[in-house]
Amino acid sequence: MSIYGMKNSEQLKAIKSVTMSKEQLEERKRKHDEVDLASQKKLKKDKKNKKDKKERKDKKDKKEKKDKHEKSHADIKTQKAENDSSVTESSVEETPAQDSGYVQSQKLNQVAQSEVDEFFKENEVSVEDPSNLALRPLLAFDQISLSPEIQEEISKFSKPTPIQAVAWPYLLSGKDVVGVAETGSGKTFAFGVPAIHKLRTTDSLKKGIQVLVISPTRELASQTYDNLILITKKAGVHCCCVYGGVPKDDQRAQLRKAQVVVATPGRLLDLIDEGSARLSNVDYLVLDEADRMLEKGFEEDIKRIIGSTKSNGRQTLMFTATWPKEVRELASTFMKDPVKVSIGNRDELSANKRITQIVEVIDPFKKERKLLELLKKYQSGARKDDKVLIFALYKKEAARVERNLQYNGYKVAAIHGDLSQQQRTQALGEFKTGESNLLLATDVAARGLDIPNVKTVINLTFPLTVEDYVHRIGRTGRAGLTGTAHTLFTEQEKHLAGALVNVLNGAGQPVPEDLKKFGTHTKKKEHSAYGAFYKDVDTTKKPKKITFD
Ligand SMILES: Nc1ncnc2c1ncn2[C@@H]1O[C@H](COP(=O)(O)OP(=O)(O)OP(=O)(O)O)[C@@H](O)[C@H]1O
Repeated sequence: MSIYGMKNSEQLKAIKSVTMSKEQLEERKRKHDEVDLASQKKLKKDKKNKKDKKERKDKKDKKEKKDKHEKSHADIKTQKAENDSSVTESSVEETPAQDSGYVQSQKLNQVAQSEVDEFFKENEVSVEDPSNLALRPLLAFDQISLSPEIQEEISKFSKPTPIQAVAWPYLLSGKDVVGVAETGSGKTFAFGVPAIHKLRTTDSLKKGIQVLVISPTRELASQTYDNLILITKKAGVHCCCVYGGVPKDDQRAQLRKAQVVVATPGRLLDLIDEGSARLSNVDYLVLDEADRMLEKGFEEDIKRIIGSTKSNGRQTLMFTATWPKEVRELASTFMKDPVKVSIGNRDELSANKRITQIVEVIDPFKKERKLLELLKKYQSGARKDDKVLIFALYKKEAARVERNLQYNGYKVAAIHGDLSQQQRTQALGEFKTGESNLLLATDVAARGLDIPNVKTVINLTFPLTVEDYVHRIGRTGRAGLTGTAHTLFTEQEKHLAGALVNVLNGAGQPVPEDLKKFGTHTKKKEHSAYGAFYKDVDTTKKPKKITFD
C-alpha cells in the first residue's frame, strides 16, 4: 500500500521509519569513512592481483556494492591522477564517485586523455566543479552501464549529446548540476536518464514521488512527460504530468501512484495545497528552462514548491539554453555546491550556430504585409510543405494575424493564451504531425518545444528580451539540423538592438546596417523585466497577477 492510502497515524509511522533508517544509514556512512583509509590501501593491493579482483567481482554482494557507493573523493582524485598520466593496467579499474554508485567504466578509463581533451575543446565544454571530481565525459553509450530499458531507448541515437556526455556522470554521482547548452541539444534526456536510472537502481518504488520536473508551460510539461514515459513505462516506474486548464481528478489519481512527476507550477501548488501532491520524498528536482522559472512571475511559486521537497539530500538540477547573470544568485540559494556544465561558450548569450539569422528593420505598419511576402518566400516551390512557425507577442495580435492569414487562404494553427487547452493541444498536435504546416504562437511556444522539422521561424514582433529571441529561434535547427530565423525588427525594440547585435556577431551572422544605427548599447536587464512574456494562468481562477498575454 502506498503512503497515500494510509491513515494519518500510519503515515506518521511510515515517515518516521524512513527518517530512522536514514539516520542509521548516515551513522554507518560515518563509521565507514573512519575505516576508509585502511580499506583504500587494501583495495589497491587487491587491484594488483587481477585474479583476486575477478573473484571479488564474482562475490559482489550487497555490502560490497554499498562500499563502492561510499568511497571518498580521495579515491577519485587518485584515479584522476592515474588517468592524467597514462592509461596503465592498474588504472583500468572501475572508479566510484561520491555517494550514489556512479562507477566510471573500464571502457571509459581506457579512453586516451587526448581524446577527452579533444572532446572538451571541440564542444567548448566548461565544467566548474567545486568538489573537483573531474569525471570524464561519456563519449559513447557503451561507456556507461544503464538499466536495460534506458539502454534500449537511447540506443536509437548514435552517441550522447555533449550535455548528456558531461552531465550524466555528475548527476549519477549525486551532484547538483546547472546544465547550460544550446536549444535542441538533448537536455531533456540529460536530466531525465539519470533520474530514471537512479530510481531503477535503488529500492525506491514504494517511496512515492521522488523525481519532480518543473516546466514553465503546459505544452513543455506534456512533451517532457512524453519523453520520460518512453523509459519509465518499460522500467515499471510510474510517471505522471500535471498542468492547468484540464480537470484535476485524473491528475489526483495519477499522483497517488507516481514516482516521477512533471508539472507546471500553478497546478502543482493547487494540488499541494489540497493535499493531493506530497513532495516530502522528492530528492531529484529539476527546473527545466531554469532561468524562466526563476523570474519574478514564477519565483514565489518555485520557492514554495522547493520548500515542500526534501531539504536534506535533495539533488537540484537547473537546465536551460540561456543563463543570465541576473538569476544565478537566486539559483544558488536552492543548490548545494553545484557543478556548472556549459556547452559552447554560454557565458555570453548565444544562439545555435546552425540557424541562419536574418534580421530586417521595418516600419511597424508594414509588418503584416511583409509576413505574407515571407510566407511566399519560405513556402513556395520545393519548399511549399516546409513548416513555418510565426511568433507574435500579444495574444490579441496573434488572434488578429491568424484571421488575416486565414483570409489570405492559409491553413494556420494557433496557440496562445486566449485559446482553451484543448484548442492549444490540438493546434500543436496538427503542426507536429504536419497536418498543418503553419503555426502562429505567442511565447507560450518559445521555450523547449521540440517540433520535428521546423524549417523557418518568423518573428513578426520581437520578444521582450533577447534571451526569448534565442529560445524562439531555437525551435528550428534542432538535434544537429539547420534552419532559418527571419526577424522583423522595429524602432519600438531599439533598446534591444545592442544585445541582438551581440547574438548575431556571436553566431557569425550578418548584422544589417539599419540595426547598427540604433546603437550597440546593451541595457542592463532588470530582474523584473527579464523573461518570456508568457505565463500560463488558469482562466477558471481569479487572476492573482497581472499578465499581458
Ligand atoms: N543523444 C542524442 N542524439 C541525437 N538526438 C538526441 C539525443 N538525445 C536527444 N535527442 C533528440 O534531440 C532533440 C532535442 O532534444 P531536447 O528537446 O531535449 O532539446 P533541449 O536541449 O531540451 O532543447 P530546448 O533548449 O529547446 O529546450 C529531441 O528530438 C531528442 O529526441
